[in-house]
Amino acid sequence: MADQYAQTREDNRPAGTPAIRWEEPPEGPVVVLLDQTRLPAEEVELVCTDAPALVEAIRSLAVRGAPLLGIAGAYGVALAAARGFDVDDAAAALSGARPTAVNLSVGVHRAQSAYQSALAKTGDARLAASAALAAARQLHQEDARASARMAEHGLALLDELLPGGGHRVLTHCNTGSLVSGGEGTAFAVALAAHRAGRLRRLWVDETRPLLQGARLTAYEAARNDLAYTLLTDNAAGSLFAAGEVDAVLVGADRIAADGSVANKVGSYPLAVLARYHHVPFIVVAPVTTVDPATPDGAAIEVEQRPGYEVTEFITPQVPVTGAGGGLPIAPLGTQAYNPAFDVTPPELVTAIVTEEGAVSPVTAKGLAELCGRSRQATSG
Ligand SMILES: CSC[C@H]1O[C@H](OP(=O)(O)O)[C@H](O)[C@@H]1O
Repeated sequence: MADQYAQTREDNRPAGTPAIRWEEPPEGPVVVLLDQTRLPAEEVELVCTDAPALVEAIRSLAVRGAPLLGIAGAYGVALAAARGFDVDDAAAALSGARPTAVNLSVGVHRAQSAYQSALAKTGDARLAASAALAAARQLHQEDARASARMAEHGLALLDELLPGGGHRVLTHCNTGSLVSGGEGTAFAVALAAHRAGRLRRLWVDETRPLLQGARLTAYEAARNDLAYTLLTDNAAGSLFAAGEVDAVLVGADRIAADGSVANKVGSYPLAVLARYHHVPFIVVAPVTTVDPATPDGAAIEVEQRPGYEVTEFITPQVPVTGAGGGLPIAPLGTQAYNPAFDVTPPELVTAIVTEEGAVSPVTAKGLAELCGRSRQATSG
């Protein structure tokens, strides 16, 4: 498997560098990914030469975050087509790499359908490969535009809910440019508040066990000069109790038709705390994260990840002897419960913000109307 990682190279990543890009060097097309497992200590790029390499990168969270998974899945299909591999096999492998973020299968399907319809029309595999790449690029651009519009709608909602500015926002996991074709989802709202001079504090949950908050959100907050403070996940309750949180902003990996929200594990307890302390709990996600085919929260498949992510402290800078290559922090043989996500019921969600606007309260009807506008527009 390691062979498919053609090479990695050190980079100091200028602001605005995308977390994923397509390149066409003389030796053949590649998908270049910023390896998020190496951040924040190292900015290392992975050069993927085929779909198995992308599947591995998705499974290891080298590339992660619902919208970016969709973009990566689409580029993976385009890569298979461009290099003459079986497109349907690649699509199946990419879609199955992680189960919860619906964006992944949406992105794969977009590129695969483009390939199949172009092949049926022209009989030319090269033209079909170009169609798959065009679909991936279109999804990438759409997501960048969606990110900007979510930031606008999200900031307007914060200002409406919290008159007087100086928002103190708590966020969980990582939802910035590392999960997006643009500046992200929930983090993009915090960034917009910062640029408007209305972000007083960004409270950053470290987000055990893979520390997307401590490693990635802190990295993005620092790069954007936000006033941020890192906290352990179990310290969030005391912040609410101290009246230090004005709003919670989180992303989503899948939103069911009834408005149930699957997001990084630890999001549901934040929603309960927010409700108890009368703090808005706002979910920010593109329409591609809303899945009308999933009726409710119980129907969402929550990814269960390896126990060693809990029983070991894993960082590539300290390769140690644990099963996961980390530093064992629990006795050998300790069993661990490690769901990657949890599900928040719609009644605990103050609002869902997409590129089409906000829905509050969260109802199946309101969500369908909000998403319908966008789906009509993209279906033409
Ligand atoms: C807005 S997508 C970001 C979303 O994805 C994260 O999960 P993971 O790091 O496992 O890909 C987390 O749920 C974030 O909210």
